Amino acid sequence: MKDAWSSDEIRKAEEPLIAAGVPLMARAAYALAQAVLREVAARPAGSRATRPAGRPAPRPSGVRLRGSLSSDGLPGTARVRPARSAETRGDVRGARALLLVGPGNNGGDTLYAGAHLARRGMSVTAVLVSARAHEEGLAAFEAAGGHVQRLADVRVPTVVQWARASDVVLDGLVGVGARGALRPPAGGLVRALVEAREAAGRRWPYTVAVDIPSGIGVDDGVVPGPVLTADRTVTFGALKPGLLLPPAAGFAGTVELVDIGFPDVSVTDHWAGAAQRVTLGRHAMTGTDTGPGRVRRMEPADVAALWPAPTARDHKYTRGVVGVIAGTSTYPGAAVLATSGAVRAGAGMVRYLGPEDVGTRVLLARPEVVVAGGRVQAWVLGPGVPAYDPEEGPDDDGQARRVFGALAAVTGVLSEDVTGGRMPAVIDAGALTMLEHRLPAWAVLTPHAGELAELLQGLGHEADRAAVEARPLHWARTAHQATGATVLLKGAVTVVAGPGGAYAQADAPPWTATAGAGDVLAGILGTLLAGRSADVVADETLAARLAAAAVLVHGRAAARASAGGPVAALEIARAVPAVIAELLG
Ligand SMILES: NC(=O)C1=CN([C@@H]2O[C@H](COP(=O)(O)OP(=O)(O)OC[C@H]3O[C@@H](n4cnc5c(N)ncnc54)[C@H](O)[C@@H]3O)[C@@H](O)[C@H]2O)[C@@H](O)CC1
Ligand SMILES: Nc1ncnc2c1ncn2[C@@H]1O[C@H](COP(=O)(O)OP(=O)(O)O)[C@@H](O)[C@H]1O
Ligand SMILES: [K+]
Repeated sequence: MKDAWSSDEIRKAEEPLIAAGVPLMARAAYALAQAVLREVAARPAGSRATRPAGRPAPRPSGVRLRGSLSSDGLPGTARVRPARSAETRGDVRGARALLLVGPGNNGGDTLYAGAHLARRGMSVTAVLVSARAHEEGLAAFEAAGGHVQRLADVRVPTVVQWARASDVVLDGLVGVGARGALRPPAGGLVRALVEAREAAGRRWPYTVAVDIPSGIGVDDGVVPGPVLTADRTVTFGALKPGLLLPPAAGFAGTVELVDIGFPDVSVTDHWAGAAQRVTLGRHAMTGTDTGPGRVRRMEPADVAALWPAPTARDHKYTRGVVGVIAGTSTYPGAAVLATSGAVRAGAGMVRYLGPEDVGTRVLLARPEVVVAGGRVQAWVLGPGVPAYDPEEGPDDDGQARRVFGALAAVTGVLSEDVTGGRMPAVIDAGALTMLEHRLPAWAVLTPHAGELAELLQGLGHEADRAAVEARPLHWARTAHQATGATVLLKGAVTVVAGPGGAYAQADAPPWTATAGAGDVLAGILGTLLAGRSADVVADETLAARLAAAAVLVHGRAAARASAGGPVAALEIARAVPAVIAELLG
């Protein structure tokens, strides 16, 4: 599990360590410098923006150079914690780094890191955007031979030019102390750099964000103004929610977590996308003790621990029966896709309820499906069912009536009549327009941004699709609080909000954005809810975890089916068994 801490939690974790004299900033700066050195050393010398050996570095005009190369000014670097903290080897002499330095400790990290780079022979220029800068950091930087410029003394286009001529740019404008969009002059500088980066394409220098890409919402992942996209973010102590959440996560590049000694974080490792694992300490597998602002990301091992794998004592009914009410004669495909997702995810049995002709098509695709009513342990409601308009009434082969009946069972209103007990449900597409009662957490709403906007508008909120996409976590949480249900908001990064906290899953390739992919997800989640039906009703936090698990499996199945190319929704369902086998193996 990747576990992102809110900025308040970060501060609380730092306080006792700072009081005890633990050199947090020195550790952070050392690890940051190592990340930069690794990257620069790995580049062929010919590709660097270096001058020919032996020639002095051309310096921006007005640069002051003070101190001697031998001075240190960094206490405690020998005790740096990251496991891979051995000095990075390789010749980096003459390579150029440009530091964008803000007024706070984020700028301090950057200046100390710049001192390391300068001592290794790099030509390092720091642009101070504010009249204030971290004093000791600045002194150490200058003592190591770094060049200092104040933004007030130069023109923004000049700084952009320096950036273009650099091998590495370090974004140390703001960290967890950031509030809102970057203000001038930092905002103007970053806007100009963003434009230059877009124009430069691949010729832009390697960009490293210090702790976070400056300008993102640390705790909520919003992007309220200009942000320089990083190739790598080196983050300290713990992940921050903005590094996992959309849309900010898209600016972070590869995220590297550095252990600077927070007591809760027992082991850290470097990770890149979904390729490598991070193990965080006692919060790793607990599931329910998320702090108020925590955001987490499931990993394969977490999903394996949740998956209702059958034992020798099981039979089809103990494994969970999924009831699917999906599709109409006009939109039969969703019924095939949702039932296929459920079957492929390993349901004990899948029942289909709907018009006869659609049932026939379902059977042609999946002869395992039972096209008849009966007991179920979880519902999948709404894929391919049109939105319900109370003024016009249903026009849908009776599917709306069936959905209303099943929803009553989910909320417990008609439980004995309809199915014999409260039960979890996936509520998707058309069923999202049929909600009349407050829902339990074991009801999982699965809207995309447009559908969530409509739901929110129905609840009296002014939110259109663009607003939801700009603040996915906020609106998913709002919908959870307003309806009581667990909310799974689909997208490139899918956000889940429920009583146990929030999850942000980024498992699927962009090819997954194809019609019907969401229907398959609904089926997979239905199987998970059915397999753990009693647990989900007993533990109000479980539905969110199962929802995140379904998203991971769906995303990995999409990646497997895609293999880098286009993917059809039914192929995602087809790839699910192999993904589950791999997770459980
Ligand atoms: N406290 C510590 O001992 C440690 C702090 N660390 C670093 O320190 C950072 C936090 O430092 P600070 O609390 O000093 O805060 P930051 O350096 O993140 O930012 C605060 C400064 O930025 C300005 N600012 C805030 N929002 C702004 C905006 N939208 N536009 C322009 N300027 C804005 C504030 O006025 C303030 O001067 C972390 O992100 C991390 O990089 C690390 O060195 C680890 C140890
Ligand atoms: N850019 C993207 N990258 C990865 N996955 C995406 C992207 N956009 C959408 N998805 C995923 O594709 C699926 C689309 O579902 P949905 O919008 O409900 O389509 P449908 O209703 O046609 O099935 C969801 O699982 C969503 O998370
Ligand atoms: K930063």
